Amino acid sequence: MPNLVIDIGNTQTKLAVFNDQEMLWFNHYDVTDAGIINNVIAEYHIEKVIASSVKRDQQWQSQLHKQAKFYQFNYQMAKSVHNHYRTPQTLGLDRLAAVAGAVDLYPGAGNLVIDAGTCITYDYVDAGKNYAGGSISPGLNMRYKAMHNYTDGLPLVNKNEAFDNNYGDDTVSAMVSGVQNGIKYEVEGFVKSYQKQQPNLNIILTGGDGIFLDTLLKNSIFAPYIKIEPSLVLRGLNAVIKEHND
Ligand SMILES: Nc1ncnc2c1ncn2[C@@H]1O[C@H](COP(=O)(O)OP(=O)(O)O)[C@@H](O)[C@H]1O
Ligand SMILES: CC(C)(COP(=O)(O)O)[C@@H](O)C(=O)NCCC(=O)O
Repeated sequence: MPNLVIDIGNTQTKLAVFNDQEMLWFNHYDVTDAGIINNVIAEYHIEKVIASSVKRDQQWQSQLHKQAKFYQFNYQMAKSVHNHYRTPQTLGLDRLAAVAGAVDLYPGAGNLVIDAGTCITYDYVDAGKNYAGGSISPGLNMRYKAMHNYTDGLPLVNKNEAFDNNYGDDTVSAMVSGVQNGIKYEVEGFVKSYQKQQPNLNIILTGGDGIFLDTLLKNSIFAPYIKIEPSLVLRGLNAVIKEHND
């Protein structure tokens, strides 16, 4: 029977129905709506639901109908990952799920997961499934919002076309240059540093801005190593729930 997988990020809630490895249905929402979840559970005759959240508000759970077995993802459930994070209980569950997804899709490889969502996170898991941590930096929109919110003179920019010039020649293009080139150089720097440890590194891009990040990196020397997995967190949660039968 199919399972429902829920990934609640800081910007969007993503839902997917999986039958084994196959994704039967996907959608994303600005809010977490128990009514929508109840409908999906009924329509797809869902057996198990797994939910990962980076938010504290879990109110929506009280309105769930109990037709399916419900699992709240926590750091002890990702048994395929040897988690060496010093504070595993504070590790973002989306980061852990993405690492579980990388291990499931590319076992035996060194994987660098770059999740471009509200924040950009960098998480490396080695070929022996050891995960020791990574980095968190501001996401694409957050960079524009921060410059607007913390200055008097900078407008709110929302530019999602790739900017090919190095330098801007007016306020908006200078901001776009700073944000887009800043992210590009940041990614290239992290990749270079991880490639020293693992020359055949898989670079996996995911998150709402993952495809945009891929366009920013199209001319980079790392392009041949890049894999795009828009649903890596959901796939990781699906791998976890498949193992749970208690
Ligand atoms: N339809 C969309 N709605 C909202 N954000 C979107 C959409 N498509 C792309 N994005 C981009 O994706 C980012 C959110 O990515 P996502 O991985 O869902 O974030 P999170 O996991 O932090 O909620 C937004 O900051 C935005 O830049
Ligand atoms: C770093 C994050 C804010 C990223 O969240 P996202 O951008 O995917 O919404 C989230 O994984 C989180 O709240 N982490 C907790 C701190 C940690 O990972 O150590």
